[in-house]
Amino acid sequence: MQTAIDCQQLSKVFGQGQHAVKALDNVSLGIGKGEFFTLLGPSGCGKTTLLRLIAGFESPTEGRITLDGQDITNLAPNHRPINTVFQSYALFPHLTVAENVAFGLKMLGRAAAEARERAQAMLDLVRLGEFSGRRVSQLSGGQQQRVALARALAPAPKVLLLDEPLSALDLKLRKEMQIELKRLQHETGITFVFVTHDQEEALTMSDRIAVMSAGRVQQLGTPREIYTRPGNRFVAGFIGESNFIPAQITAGYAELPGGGRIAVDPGVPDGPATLAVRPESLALSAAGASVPGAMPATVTNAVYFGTDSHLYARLQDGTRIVLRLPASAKLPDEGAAITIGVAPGAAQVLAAE
Ligand SMILES: Nc1ncnc2c1ncn2[C@@H]1O[C@H](COP(=O)(O)OP(=O)(O)OP(=O)(O)O)[C@@H](O)[C@H]1O
Repeated sequence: MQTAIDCQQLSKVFGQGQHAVKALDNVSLGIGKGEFFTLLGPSGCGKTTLLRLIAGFESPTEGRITLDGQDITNLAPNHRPINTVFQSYALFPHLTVAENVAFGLKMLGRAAAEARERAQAMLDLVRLGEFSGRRVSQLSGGQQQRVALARALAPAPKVLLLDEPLSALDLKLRKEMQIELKRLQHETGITFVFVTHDQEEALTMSDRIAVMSAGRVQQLGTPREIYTRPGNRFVAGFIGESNFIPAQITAGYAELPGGGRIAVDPGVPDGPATLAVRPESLALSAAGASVPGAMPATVTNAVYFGTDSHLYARLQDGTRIVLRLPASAKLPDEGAAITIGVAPGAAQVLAAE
C-alpha cells in the first residue's frame, strides 16, 4: 500500500508553563492511499488536534507531515489538496444547495459554468441531484450532511478529513450515512481520515484504525486485529468489552485463579500478567467440570436479553467476570457454583498492571 499521509513524530503543545497541555505526544503513523482510516479515542485524546494538523489549521510543535512524499508541514491549508467535513456542516443557509457546492470551486478560480457542472455531478454522487435549487435551510440534517460532503469532494481533494461528521444525526440516519460514506469513499477512491469516539462506527467502517488516548497512538491495526488482539488494557477496555484475569506465566503456560492453566504463546516471558478475554469467548460448565482453562466461580447475577444472556460471576480470587451466552443457554441461579472455561486461543496476554 502506498502512503498518502505520513505523520512523523508529531507533538502539539497548547499553552505555556503551568498551563501547557500536550495534546499530541510523539505520534507517528502512515495513512495509505485510498484507505478509510479512522482516528478513534475518548474525548480529549487528541484526535481533532491530529486532524487539524493534517488540514493545516494548526502547526505541530515538533515533527513533520508529508503527503505523497512531499513535506506539507508548513503549507497553508488552502494550498493542501486536502478538504475537511465538519460536524457542524458549515453551510451557507442563504445560498442554494448547488451554490453551496460550487462556492469552493469559484474560490479556487474555476469558471462559473465549469463550477456549476461539477457541483451538479457531486450532488448526483451524493444522491441529491434533484435538490440543487433548494435552500439549505429547507433540507433535513442528513441532506445537509450530504451537501457538506458534496462540497468537500467537489475540488477532488487527495485526502478528505471527516471530524465526527455523523454525530449530529439520529441513530437510524447515522447508520444510513455510514453506508453512504463507505460507498462514496469506494467510488471516489479518495483517502478518508475519519474521526470518531464511537467504537462500533470505527469497527464497521474502517480499513484501519488508530486507537488514541492521552495524545498517543495506543494501537494501529485493522478492526479485526484491534478487536481480537488488543495490544494493551486501554484498547481491550475501550473497544468492546473485556474480562481482565490475573495470571502467572510459567514456561509457556498461564496459571489461572483457582489452579487451572492454559497454553500461551511460548514467547511470553515468565512472571505476572493479565489475560484479556472477550465475554463471548468464555464457556460455562458445571462446577467441578474438567474443561480447558477451568476457573471455579460463583454466579452473582444472570440477565436474559432476548438476543443473548449475560452471566456475571466471581472467581475464587474475587475477580469479576462477565460471560455472554447464547439466548438458548440455561442460566444458573444466583449463588450457584460453576466452572468457567477459557479456550487457549481466546486469551490475549497483556502486561500485568
Ligand atoms: N486551542 C487549544 N488550546 C488549548 N488546549 C487545547 C486546544 N485544542 C485542544 N486542546 C486540548 O488538547 C487536548 C486534545 O484535544 P482534542 O480536541 O484534540 O481532543 P479530541 O480527542 O478531538 O476530543 P473531542 O472528541 O472531545 O473533540 C485536550 O486536552 C484539549 O483540551
